[in-house]
Amino acid sequence: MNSASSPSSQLPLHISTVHTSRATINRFQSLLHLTSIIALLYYRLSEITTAATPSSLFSLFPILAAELILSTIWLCYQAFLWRPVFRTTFPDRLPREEAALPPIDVFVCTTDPEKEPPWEVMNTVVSAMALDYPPGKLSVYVSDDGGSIVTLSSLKAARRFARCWVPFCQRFGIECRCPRAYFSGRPEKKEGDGAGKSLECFEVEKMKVEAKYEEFKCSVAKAVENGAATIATFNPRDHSPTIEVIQDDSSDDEFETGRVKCPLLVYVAREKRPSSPHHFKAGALNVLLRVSGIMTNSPYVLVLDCDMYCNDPTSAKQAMCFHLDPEISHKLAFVQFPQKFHSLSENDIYDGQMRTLFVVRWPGMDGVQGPILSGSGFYIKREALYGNVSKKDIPQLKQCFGDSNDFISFVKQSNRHNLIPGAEVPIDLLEEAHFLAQCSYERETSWGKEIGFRYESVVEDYFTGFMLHCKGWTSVYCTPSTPAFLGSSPTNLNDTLVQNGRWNSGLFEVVLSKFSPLIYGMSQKMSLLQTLCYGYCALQPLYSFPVWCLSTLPQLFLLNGKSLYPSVSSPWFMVFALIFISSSLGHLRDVLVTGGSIQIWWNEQKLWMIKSVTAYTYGCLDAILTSVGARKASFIPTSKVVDDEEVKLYKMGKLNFNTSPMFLTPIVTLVVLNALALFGGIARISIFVGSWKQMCGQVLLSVYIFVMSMPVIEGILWRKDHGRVPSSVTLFSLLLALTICLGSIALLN
Ligand SMILES: O=c1ccn([C@@H]2O[C@H](COP(=O)(O)OP(=O)(O)O[C@H]3O[C@H](CO)[C@@H](O)[C@H](O)[C@H]3O)[C@@H](O)[C@H]2O)c(=O)[nH]1
Ligand SMILES: [Mn+2]
Repeated sequence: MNSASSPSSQLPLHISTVHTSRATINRFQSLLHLTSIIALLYYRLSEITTAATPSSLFSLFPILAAELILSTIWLCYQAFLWRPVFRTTFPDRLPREEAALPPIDVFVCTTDPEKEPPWEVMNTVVSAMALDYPPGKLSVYVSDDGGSIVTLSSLKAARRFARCWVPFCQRFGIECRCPRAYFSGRPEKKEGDGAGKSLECFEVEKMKVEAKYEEFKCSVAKAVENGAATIATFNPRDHSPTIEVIQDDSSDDEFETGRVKCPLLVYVAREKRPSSPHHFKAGALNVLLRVSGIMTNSPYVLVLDCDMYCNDPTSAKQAMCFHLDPEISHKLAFVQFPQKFHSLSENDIYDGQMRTLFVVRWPGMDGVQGPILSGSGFYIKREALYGNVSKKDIPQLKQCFGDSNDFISFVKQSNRHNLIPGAEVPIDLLEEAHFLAQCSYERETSWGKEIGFRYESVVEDYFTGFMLHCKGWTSVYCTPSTPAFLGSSPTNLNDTLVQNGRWNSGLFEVVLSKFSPLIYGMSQKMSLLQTLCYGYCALQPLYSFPVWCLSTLPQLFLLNGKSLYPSVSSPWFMVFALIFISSSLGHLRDVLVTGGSIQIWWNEQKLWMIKSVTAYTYGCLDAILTSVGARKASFIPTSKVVDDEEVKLYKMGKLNFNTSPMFLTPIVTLVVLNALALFGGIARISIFVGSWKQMCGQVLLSVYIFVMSMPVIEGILWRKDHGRVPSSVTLFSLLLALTICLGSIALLN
C-alpha cells in the first residue's frame, strides 16, 4: 500500500492497492501460455523446413505469419496484467480554504449540431459549470468546430440557467448536476444543505429551478429551430473566428445568494479555411489552450467530449487529491477517469463500454507509468502540454508558441487569473483571443508537434499521452464507484465500426510513423512494460491479418482434404489445443474478475471477429494509404442522436446489420465460406476417404467459427426486422464464397 500525505495533516489524500493475487494468477498463466507458444513456433518452423510441396509452403507461410502476429500481440498484452493497481481518494481531506485550490479550465469540444444535439451539449456545459469547486476558480470554454449560431445562442440560454442551477446545486448538495438527468427523475437524495434549511424550502427552490429549466429547454429548442435555416447556407469549413465571453443578460437577482457565483463561460469558434488543415479535435483543443491561456490561464485543464456530462461533481476535487500531492505532483501530467456511458444495455452487444480497456488495461498501466490519455474525462496539467519553457528565452518561446506577446507572457507564469466572471471584458483581450484562434497562427510553430495536443494521428489522445509518457511524465487512473462522467456510446453496428475504424486507422498510423511505439518508446524514458502496453494498443489493428487467415485457409484446406494442423493423436495437437483454451479462458477470467458475465465474454469474442475483418482491416488500409499520402486523414464524428427503432433492436440484444456493404460483405462472405467448407469438408471425410484424426483441428476451428457466426446466419436466414442482412449482400457474398471455394479446388488438387 502506498500513501501520500495532505499538506495540512498527516492523513493521506489518496491510497493505492496492488492487486497481488490477481497479478500472481496472471503471471502463472502467462508462463504456461508462453511455453506453449514457443512449442507451437518450434513445430511450425520444423513443418516449414520439411514441407514437401510448394502449395503447402504457400499456405504455411501466412499461417506462420498469423501465429507470429497473434503471439506478439499476446506478449504485449501481458504487460497490462503484470501489476494492476486500484486507487481511492479522500477529497474531504483537501485543505478547506478556497485559496488552496488551484483554478481549473474546462474544455468542451463540439463540432456538428446535427450529429451532436445542442441540448445534450448544453447539459454537458451546465454540468461542468456546476462542478463541486469554487465557481470563481472554474472557467468553461466551449469549442465549436461547427461555428454554429445554434451553439452560441444555446450557450446564452445555458448561462442564464446556470445562474440559478449552480447556486441551487451548491446550496442543497445536489449529487446529479446534469440538469437533464436530474429532472428526468433520477432518484436523488434530498439531503439538507447543511445550513438547517428545511425540506420544504428545498421543494420550493426546486420548483423555481424547474421552471427555469423548462425555459432553458425551450430556448435551446428555439435556437435549433431558428438555426435550421442558417445551417444550409453556412459553411463550417470556411469562416472567421468568433470568440465571446458569455455574460449574463438577465437582470433578476433572485438566485444570486451569498458568495456563490457562476463560473466564466466562453464560446470559441476558431477560424477555418479549406486551405489550412484544422487537425480536428486536437486543433480545437490547442486553440482553447491559447485562448484560455490569456484569459484565465488555469494550471489545470479538464477536457470533455460534448456528450460527456459530469455525473459526479466531486471529480475535480478527487483529481486534486493527486495533483496536490507533493510526492507525485512534480511528475504527474494527468488524472484520467474512465469513460462511462448512460446509453448502454446490460448485454452491451457492441462492447460500447470498452470493457477491457477501462477495466483491465488502464488499471494495469496504472501500476506501471499510468493509463493512456483517453480523450475525455481527464484533468491535465497545462505545464505538461507546454513542455519545458524555463530554459527558453523570449525569441525561442515565440518560435515555439507563436507571435502573441500576451500569450508568451502567460506561458512563463501559470496560475494568474486574468479575467473575472461578470466583469467587463477588455476589447484588446478579445482581439488578441481572435488573433490566437486564426488558422495562420500556428504556421511554423511547434503547436501539435512538440507542444499542445499532437497532430500526427487522429487518435490525438493516444498519441499525446504517448509523447508525455515518453518524456517521463506519469499519469494516474481514478475509478470511483460513482461514474465521474457519463457519455453516449454507439448502439448500432455501423457507428461502432465507423468509430473503431477511425481509432484503428489512427493507431496504425502511429505504428507506421517514426514514433512507432515499440521502437520509439524503448528509445525514450519509457519502461519496457509501459512500452508493451502502448505497443499492444497500436498493434491491435493487426489482428485483422490472423483473423482473415484463420477464417479462410484452414477452411479451404479442410474442403480439399488437406491438413494444416497435427493429427489429434500427436502430442503437438495438445500444444494448439492448450493455446486455444488458454487464450479463451484468459479472456473469460478477465471478464469474470471484473464483474462481467459469460454472456459478455461471448459477445466480446464475436465482436472481436467482426471488428477484425472490418474496422481493424479498414483501419490498417486507411493508415497505409494516409501514410503514403494517397488519402487525407479524416475524423467522422460519432452520431449522438438516438433512433428509437434502433434502440429497440439494441435492447433485444440483436445485432443491427443495417450497415454499409463495405462492412457487411466481408463478414457475410467469411461466414458463408466457413459454413460451405465445414459441411463440404465433413462430407468429403465421411463419404470419400479421409482421416478424421488428421482434420480434427481444422474441423474444430471451423465449428467454433460456425457457432460464433450464429447471429449472422440468423440475420441471413430468419430475421424479418430492418436489421436483417439484405438479400443483395447475401447473394453477392454467396457467389464470392463459392468462387473462392471452386478456385481453391482448382488450385489445391
Ligand atoms: O473536428 C472535430 C472532430 C471532433 N471534435 C470533437 O471531438 C469529440 C469526440 O468526437 P466523437 O465523435 O465523440 O468521437 P469518439 O470516437 O466517440 O471519441 C473518442 O475518440 C476520439 C479520438 O478518435 C477522442 O478524441 C475522444 O475523446 C474519444 O472519446 C466530440 O466532442 C467532437 O465534437 C471536434 O471538436 N472537432
Ligand atoms: Mn464520443
